[in-house]
Amino acid sequence: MSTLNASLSNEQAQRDLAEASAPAAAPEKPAESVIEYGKTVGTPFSDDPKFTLRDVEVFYGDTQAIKGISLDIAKNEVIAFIGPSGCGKSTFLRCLNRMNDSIDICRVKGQLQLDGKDLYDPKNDVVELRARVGMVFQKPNPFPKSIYDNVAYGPRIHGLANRKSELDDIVENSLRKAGLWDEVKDRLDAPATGMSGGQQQRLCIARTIAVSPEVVLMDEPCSALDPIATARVEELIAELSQSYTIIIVTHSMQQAARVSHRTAYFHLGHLVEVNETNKVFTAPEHELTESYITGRFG
Ligand SMILES: Nc1ncnc2c1ncn2[C@@H]1O[C@H](COP(=O)(O)OP(=O)(O)OP(=O)(O)O)[C@@H](O)[C@H]1O
Repeated sequence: MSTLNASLSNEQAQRDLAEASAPAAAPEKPAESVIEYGKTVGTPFSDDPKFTLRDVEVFYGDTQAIKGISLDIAKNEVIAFIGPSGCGKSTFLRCLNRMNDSIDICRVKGQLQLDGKDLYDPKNDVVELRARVGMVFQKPNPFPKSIYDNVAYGPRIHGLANRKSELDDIVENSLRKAGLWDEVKDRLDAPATGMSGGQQQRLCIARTIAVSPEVVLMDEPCSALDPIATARVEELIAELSQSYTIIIVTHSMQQAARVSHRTAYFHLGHLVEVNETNKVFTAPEHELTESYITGRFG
């Protein structure tokens, strides 16, 4: 396993270096001239959607960050959101568990459904929604508590365990699923902040899955991790995809190619293309996708 990790990391380090040093020439035409508002090429829809998203627009004050996006996200798929900085990936991701609600100037319009029900129904309990649609952030953010209490926190507030033994089982299972149990089983009472960055991120994943979510949103979950910890989290995404719908924002095209079934390419707030990941990286349909993946901008 460690040899595999090391070679994955090496390969990734070399690719990231090549990506970083690729020439960044401007695209030939202004991007807006080749984007049609509300139109996405490829396969944005699904017969078995978990999320049904139609004509979604997001505004920060008067500035429109998301421009008429329609997309289905299928049950148990891993979909990657890619695109240049500031194109709206995180904004769109945060619509899916209403994290944008906490930003005063942010307004979300359009139809957003989870299992056919309106996500933005004012009657919805947002705390309950965020247990169903969990989130892992860019920077590992464990609570200043013990390893055990970090994982037990969600199940406690959602009343998922009646007895200490039930809570112990949830904590152990979540840490096992996050691939962390063997590393921490003898120090569950130690502070989480004493773990390595990669362990902290896997702890945050364990904390998210401890409340049995249906969907896990990941916003650049590996950007603060070294290549070995990144490879470990990517292996974990592959394992978790058996049970959860996973939506991952990433700046690494190699990561999108390694972990996702479909890839969605965003540009200036538009969703330009969605296709099978392999197609996006070998035969993209839209000229902007092609420019981005060949390093002409981004
Ligand atoms: N809290 C906010 N208030 C005002 N504008 C915001 C806020 N968050 C994001 N924006 C703006 O919305 C647009 C989309 O930003 P967003 O962070 O969603 O893009 P992104 O594709 O995730 O970028 P990056 O890859 O750099 O993280 C940008 O123009 C950004 O400046």
